[in-house]
Amino acid sequence: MELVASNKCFGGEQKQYSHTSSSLNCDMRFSIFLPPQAEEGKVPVLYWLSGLTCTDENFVQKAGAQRYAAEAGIAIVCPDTSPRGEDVADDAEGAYDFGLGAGFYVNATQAPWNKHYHMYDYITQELPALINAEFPVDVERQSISGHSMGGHGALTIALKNPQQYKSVSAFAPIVSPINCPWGQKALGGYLGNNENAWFEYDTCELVKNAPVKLPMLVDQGDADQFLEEQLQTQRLVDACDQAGYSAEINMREGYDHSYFFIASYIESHIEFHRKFLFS
Ligand SMILES: N[C@@H](CCC(=O)N[C@@H](CS)C(=O)NCC(=O)O)C(=O)O
Repeated sequence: MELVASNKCFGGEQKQYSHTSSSLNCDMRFSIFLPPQAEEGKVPVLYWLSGLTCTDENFVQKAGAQRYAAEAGIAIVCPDTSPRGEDVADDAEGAYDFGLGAGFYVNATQAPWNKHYHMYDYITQELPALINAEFPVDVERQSISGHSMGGHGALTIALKNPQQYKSVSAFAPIVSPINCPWGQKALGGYLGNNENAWFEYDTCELVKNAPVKLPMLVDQGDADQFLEEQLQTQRLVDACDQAGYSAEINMREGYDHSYFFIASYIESHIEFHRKFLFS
């Protein structure tokens, strides 16, 4: 692991590292915010998964989360959104919604994607093992959040691994990739035509059979340009109603899909996770 950048921030440290990932078979970068409390002992940790086109840096630079994480005493880990490097396959037309910057947090089974695109294993196993070994974080106290494609990642990963997380939240998540163009392109490409495999990565399908109903918070802007075609939040409201899953799902008037929306509500998401990470 190599330190790329380090900046003091709200009494803590915002750091960026590179390392060689065995699950992704390439070099990766991630960012970590360590609150001031990490100097005294182990702190709980929030994983943040970003959306299409992002790297580990978008959230770090635009969400304004450090002030609240420093106050709460929570570390925040931001991974990249796909494997990276010259030999990593990308969308044939270089589209923003598939390939580089668009790993969708799945384990690809189809060539050529299955050589590097194992973001699910990276986020659920390899990265937490590295973080737990190298930083003063408490393995027993992890939560997960994300935006858009990363909201899909956070929700599916938490629903599939409820023992690993205390709580889950999302901003403007893709709630049912099997039912929207972004999701159908990604799942079809990474997993092939076997739609049973797609169900494993669909939040609305996973909610139906959730063995444990982890605390869940979702915020969605009603002026989000992707709401109707891609995000379809009402599907999650309906799936939760049918499953008796009491998630908090808020429609926020006038907010769009951008980091201005995330910055406006990040404090409430950190407060939500704080309750469960410190209970
Ligand atoms: N049409 C947009 C779609 C991508 C997009 O909106 N990405 C969101 C996540 S789904 C984002 O966070 N972008 C980076 C940023 O705003 O910093 C583009 O071409 O960049």
